[in-house]
Amino acid sequence: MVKAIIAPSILAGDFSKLGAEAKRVFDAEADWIHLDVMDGHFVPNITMGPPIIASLRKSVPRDSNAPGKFFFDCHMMVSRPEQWVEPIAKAGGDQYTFHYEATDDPLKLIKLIRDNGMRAACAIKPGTPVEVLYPLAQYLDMALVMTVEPGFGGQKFMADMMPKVDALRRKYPQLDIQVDGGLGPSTILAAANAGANVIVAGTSVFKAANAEEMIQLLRSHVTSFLRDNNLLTN
Ligand SMILES: O=C(CO)[C@@H](O)[C@H](O)COP(=O)(O)O
Ligand SMILES: [Fe+2]
Repeated sequence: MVKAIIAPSILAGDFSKLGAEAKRVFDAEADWIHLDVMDGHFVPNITMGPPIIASLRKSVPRDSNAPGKFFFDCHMMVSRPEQWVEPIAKAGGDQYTFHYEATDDPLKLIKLIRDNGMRAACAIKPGTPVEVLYPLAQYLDMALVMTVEPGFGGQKFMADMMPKVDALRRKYPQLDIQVDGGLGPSTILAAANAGANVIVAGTSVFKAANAEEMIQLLRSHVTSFLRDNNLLTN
């Protein structure tokens, strides 16, 4: 099932009040919240880990009447991603995105993630060719094409990553395809028209004067592309 999913990255939020920031964007109709976990080793920055995610989950508890609401999309920019699967699941993660570059056995890792009750996703850095995802795609819930070098928010969108998104969309019409880094009003059209349906937006949503309008704008471009190409399911 492919639909537009807008996932604000809380990295651009106010870390002194993460719970309130998550609620603010969910109230503004964000579909997911994107949690950037960085270990200071795979990337040159340190952000948050399982204890913070567990606290955040207490602020926005799962709703048993509405499965999938308050979805935690965990982008794991870590070395040895295998070691964090169980802690992230226990902390309340709904999806675990590992980096292809960080593991020797992506298929085993996908199984571990699924066995821990989460959706499994694989990310590729800008220098990694899209072809590495082809043998994994049938086992993945989502592929993430990075549109910046991972490590920091607020960077410039790399439009030259769009051929990767386009290639994935042509081969896998039903796969969730995420783009992450530099997405906002001036770049959403390129991403949507290449076939991305899951949009991470940190700075553009959290720093917007009106987060709800920004989320709607991002969503409208994705939905138009999916509809025009008969890819939309609901
Ligand atoms: O994973 C990352 C950066 O490594 C991203 O999720 C960024 O945090 C997105 O922030 P913006 O570029 O949208 O401000
Ligand atoms: Fe991210």
